[in-house]
Amino acid sequence: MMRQYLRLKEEAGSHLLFYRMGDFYEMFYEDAERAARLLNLTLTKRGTSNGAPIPMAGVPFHAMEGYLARLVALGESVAICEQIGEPAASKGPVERQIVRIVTPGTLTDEALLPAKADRLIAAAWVMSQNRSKTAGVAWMNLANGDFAVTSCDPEMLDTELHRIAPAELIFPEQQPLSMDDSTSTRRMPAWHFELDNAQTALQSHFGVDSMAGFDLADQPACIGAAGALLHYVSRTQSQALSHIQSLRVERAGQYVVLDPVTRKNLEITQTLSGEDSPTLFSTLDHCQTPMGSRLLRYWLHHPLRDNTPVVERQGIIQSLLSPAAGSDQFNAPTPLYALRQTLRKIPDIERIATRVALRSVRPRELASLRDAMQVLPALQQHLLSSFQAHASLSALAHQLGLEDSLTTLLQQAIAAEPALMVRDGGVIADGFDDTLDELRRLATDSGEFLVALEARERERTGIANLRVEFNRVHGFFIEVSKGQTDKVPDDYRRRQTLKNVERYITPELKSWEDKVLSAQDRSLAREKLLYEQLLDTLAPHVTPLSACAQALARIDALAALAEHAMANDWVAPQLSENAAIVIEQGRHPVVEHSIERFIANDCDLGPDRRMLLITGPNMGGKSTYMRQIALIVLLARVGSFVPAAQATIGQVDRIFTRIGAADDLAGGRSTFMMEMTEAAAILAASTPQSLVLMDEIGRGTSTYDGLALAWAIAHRLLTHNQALTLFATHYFEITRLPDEAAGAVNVHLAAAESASGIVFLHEVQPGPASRSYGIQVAQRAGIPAAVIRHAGRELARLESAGATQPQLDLFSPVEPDADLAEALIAPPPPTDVADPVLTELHNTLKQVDPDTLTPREALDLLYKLRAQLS
Ligand SMILES: Nc1ncnc2c1ncn2[C@@H]1O[C@H](COP(=O)(O)OP(=O)(O)OP(=O)(O)O)[C@@H](O)[C@H]1O
Repeated sequence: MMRQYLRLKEEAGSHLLFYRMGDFYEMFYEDAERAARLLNLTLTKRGTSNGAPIPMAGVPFHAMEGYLARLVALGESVAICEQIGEPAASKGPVERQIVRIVTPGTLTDEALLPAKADRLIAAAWVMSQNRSKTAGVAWMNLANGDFAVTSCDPEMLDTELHRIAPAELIFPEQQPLSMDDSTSTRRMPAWHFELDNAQTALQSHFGVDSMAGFDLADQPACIGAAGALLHYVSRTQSQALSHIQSLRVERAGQYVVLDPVTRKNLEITQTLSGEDSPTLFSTLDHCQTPMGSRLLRYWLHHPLRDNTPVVERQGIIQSLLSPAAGSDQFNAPTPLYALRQTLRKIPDIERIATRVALRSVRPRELASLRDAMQVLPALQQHLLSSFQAHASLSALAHQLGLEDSLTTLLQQAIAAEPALMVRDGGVIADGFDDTLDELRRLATDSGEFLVALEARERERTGIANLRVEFNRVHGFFIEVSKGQTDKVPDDYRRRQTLKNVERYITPELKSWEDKVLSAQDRSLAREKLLYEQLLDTLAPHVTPLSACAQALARIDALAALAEHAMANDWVAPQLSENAAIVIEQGRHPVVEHSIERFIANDCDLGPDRRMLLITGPNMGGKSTYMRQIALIVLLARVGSFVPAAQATIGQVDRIFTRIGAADDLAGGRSTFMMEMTEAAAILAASTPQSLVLMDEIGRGTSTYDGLALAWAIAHRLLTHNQALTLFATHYFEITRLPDEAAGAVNVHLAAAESASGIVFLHEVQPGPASRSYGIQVAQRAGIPAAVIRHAGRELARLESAGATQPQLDLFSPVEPDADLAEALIAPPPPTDVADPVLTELHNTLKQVDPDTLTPREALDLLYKLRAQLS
């Protein structure tokens, strides 16, 4: 057996091998040790190898899915090896085979997949050609059959991989590549990626002689990545990947580019602290089906550059919000409400279709598909008649039409409430197959026979309370109470002895039992066969089912956006071809829900107003304002309505953000280094069509260095890159930029001081802020009063020493002057030491640290000073 195990383990390579033995999947050697550690299993031993015991750990087969889910979540892959041969028929170990490999990126089981997110697998290959390098990326969503490729500059590979966000990434040995921990990586021999091999793999899968029809002629890097990916994924599945029917080519420039930092900063699907909510996605996800949620998540990460598809989505949302003329608008439910209620009844048809293709669909999934198909015609009718007509909405409605024969087949074939697994029986409906019906009757209709047998045996033996019974463990038996056993005839064979009764079997009962049990076995086998045949019949329906699922996902995602727009007073933005962002009364789509009174603000960026220099107190709302503009732009490019009274959003090629500061300790970069790396990327790549968010650049270093850098970066963005820029800063000096370069405008977040402290108005007003309020904000944050007083005195000293305006370092001339620097470190002005009384007072005071005095000590000191004067 161990020889067989080692052969299979070699085949499994670095994947953990689940080796089926009876009711367990066992692991041996390092696999056992690794799995025991990861899954907290007991490590036992079985036999020895070279005198040393062989470590073993196992999981029960019925609990396999739970363990698999845990391993996959930890980035592990598992090769599952089943017994293929009949144990009774085989000499030596039963024949076994690896039937599939479960890896983080190739999941299709319902239990292992997250409902509202896709699990993709990708392959990346950087190819050198004619002295230049191109990166090819291919990715596949095995759960819905999507297979796509794109190519990019190797410098953009990281950004592209973050956009695609695969759960698993394969790449050639020797190619350097780093991904964050959420992606499990696997290296493959480089020859898998080589053009000839890759092309052969693709051509044989798609059954074509050349790749000409795939628009990939000029993209060898894409072919390499796609071929290697297909090869890898095919190996993991026991079935042909028949649902992977095409290869989509994504061309650069289709989407608004969001680099990894920006995706993070905008909290699209994950908060900065790594939570799932509150994010843009969690706020908007009113989808009723998992398919809709997944599509919405995808859309939010893929804002579109071309206006046409964006306008189309907007149009459908508008139509969903506009009941058809003649429909009753005053009585609830609205057509949108009714639509969403119906969508709620639809299961995950997208994944069911895939599992039909992979022949792993469960009976209950087919039952839920059958039930959904009865709802679809009414849903289609509702879409066509209850909303204002829109060509694209009608097209989606028509995509929902499935053949009646499919509905009829499922209705006739699948039991009303089928068992979980085919092996349990009770899956195929009565009346679907005569043979099965007959076997079932034989297996279950033993009632009459048993009643007759009982009567006969009572008569024959004279035992009045003799009973014929059945239980799952012992099968059929005749039960006689202990006091009557002397009347039992010779042909009774004892089956079981209990405290008060004996149980027997007779030849007649035994042959009945054999017949019934064999009927049960045969009926189960028949069901299995019928189920397999049903899967064959369903195979041609996979493509229309997938198309129907795609339409449902779109309808659901757009209905969710419509619902959110209606409930929160969002409007359809105008889309223009120019680079411009004009927003009236804009709000932050997520923060507006967490604040009772969110203050709306305008934004006007365009060819003549390329940069807003945003000043204002800490906590004034600068970051919120900048993020809300970026999110409104993103929503507009996704096709959603936006949180504003009115908005015009033009062409945007990229959104960049340089917000906040976090050390990249793992990457070995300090806060300041991170800040500058991000700024360098922005200066290198932003264009007049880019939206750039810069929050407090330069604050990670000394005041003058920071100020100088911030000034130069802002100047460069304005005059060279000409990007549409939101530049928040605490360096008030930078508010002079509009005097030097056209296109920059000052705005500030207003605050007012009241008797009880600072009041944030959160209102964006023209012009620069007049002061910083840092100490007031610190006071509100709970800094001890003594420290605040101390800071106040320091501030007054600095101001009087260095400048006529407040916050001298910020309002000082651009050229940092020596006096100012001296003032920052100068000691207090000397006192008049000629007067001995004053000298004594001076000395006493010098020793005092007011911040450490209690009120009582301070009072005592005051008396002492008075006394010294008199
Ligand atoms: N428009 C608004 N209406 C109401 N409350 C707001 C608004 N904008 C921001 N806030 C509130 O003010 C808080 C601070 O906002 P934000 O972090 O944007 O300030 P900031 O000026 O960037 O501060 P800092 O300079 O310290 O980073 C937010 O947590 C939010 O609660």
